[in-house]
Amino acid sequence: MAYQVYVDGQEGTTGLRIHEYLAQRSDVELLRIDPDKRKDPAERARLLNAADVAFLCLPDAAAREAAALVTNPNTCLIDASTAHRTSPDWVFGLPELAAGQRDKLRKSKRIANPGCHASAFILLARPLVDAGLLPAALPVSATSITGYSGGGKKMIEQYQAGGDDKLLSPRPYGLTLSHKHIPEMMAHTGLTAKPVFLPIVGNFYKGLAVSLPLHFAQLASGTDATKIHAALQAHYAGERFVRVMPLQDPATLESGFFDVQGSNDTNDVDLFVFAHDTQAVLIARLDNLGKGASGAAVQCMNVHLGVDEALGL
Ligand SMILES: NC(=O)C1=CN([C@@H]2O[C@H](COP(=O)(O)OP(=O)(O)OC[C@H]3O[C@@H](n4cnc5c(N)ncnc54)[C@H](OP(=O)(O)O)[C@@H]3O)[C@@H](O)[C@H]2O)C=CC1
Ligand SMILES: CC(=O)N[C@@H](CCC(=O)OP(=O)(O)O)C(=O)O
Repeated sequence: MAYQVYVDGQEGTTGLRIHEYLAQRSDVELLRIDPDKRKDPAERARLLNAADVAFLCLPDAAAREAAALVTNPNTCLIDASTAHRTSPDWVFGLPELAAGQRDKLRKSKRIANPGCHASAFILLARPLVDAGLLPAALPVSATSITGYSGGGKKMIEQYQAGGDDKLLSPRPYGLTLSHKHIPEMMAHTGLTAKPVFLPIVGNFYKGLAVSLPLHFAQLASGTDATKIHAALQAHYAGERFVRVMPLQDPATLESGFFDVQGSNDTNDVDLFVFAHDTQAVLIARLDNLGKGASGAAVQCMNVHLGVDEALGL
């Protein structure tokens, strides 16, 4: 029998993309809400409780409300929002995080998927903390360049309406230095000092790259680019969706420039190490609607159900 799957927030950017991934699958039957009732709590509760797997593609408050509507112990919730990412009752939806994460995802009925910026940052930093190269107490800084679809329907409409010259150039934001992904970046890397995190949204639909600059003098004694690269390779050996690119491979640069959109339309995260003398810049690149959101959610469903992790991706 096919798995019953419901997407709460089916008309949103992340929800629509999950529907696209699942539409072709014969092992999944999609439960759809009547569009007129898509914000009706009683109808949402009926479908959430009828589902084997329900994706929450909603603003944080609505995701919390949806979680409270579930009484069926068999319903597995996979939440794309920020609501539950550091909650001890939810498992973080990043299978590649550490050994044992897939086992936790298989056993849990509550999965909180990472934010798009956070996925990229955590996948760079966690292996270095685990390997003892990046001291957990080091205050690091990171920037992220992202396409505007990361801002959901409202931001997409704003950019696609045209006519506003201010949207033509890249726009740094999060300048209160308290972006909502910082708690999960710390919780799932083990970093104890709050990072300075600067996201920048650009006039392109999708694609995201987080840069993490490092001075070797601030890292464990003897750390260099080769050791950093080797630690990433060891951590992600055998992973299908995390690719560690050759150490400062010039083929990844076009005339000296990095292509932020180069992982689009995949569920991949590509990790790069560029180094010179005593410094390095690490970059993680992904499709914010793929591994940054909807692809990651489908991957977690696959892990939870025990089917091929790459099914439909
Ligand atoms: N876009 C991205 O790259 C990523 C997004 N996320 C997160 O995923 C979640 C969804 O994001 P995204 O798809 O981009 O957002 P969108 O704004 O595109 O979609 C959200 C959808 O939820 C609907 N909605 C709002 N309130 C309710 C409610 N009470 N009941 C039912 N439906 C409701 C909205 O309805 P209406 O159409 O009427 O507005 C909308 O269709 C968010 O928490 C976001 O932060 C996570 C990772 C990346
Ligand atoms: C361009 C843009 O606004 N991007 C969003 C992140 C999108 C994302 O990862 O979603 P969550 O809200 O689920 O964390 C932001 O920086 O807030």
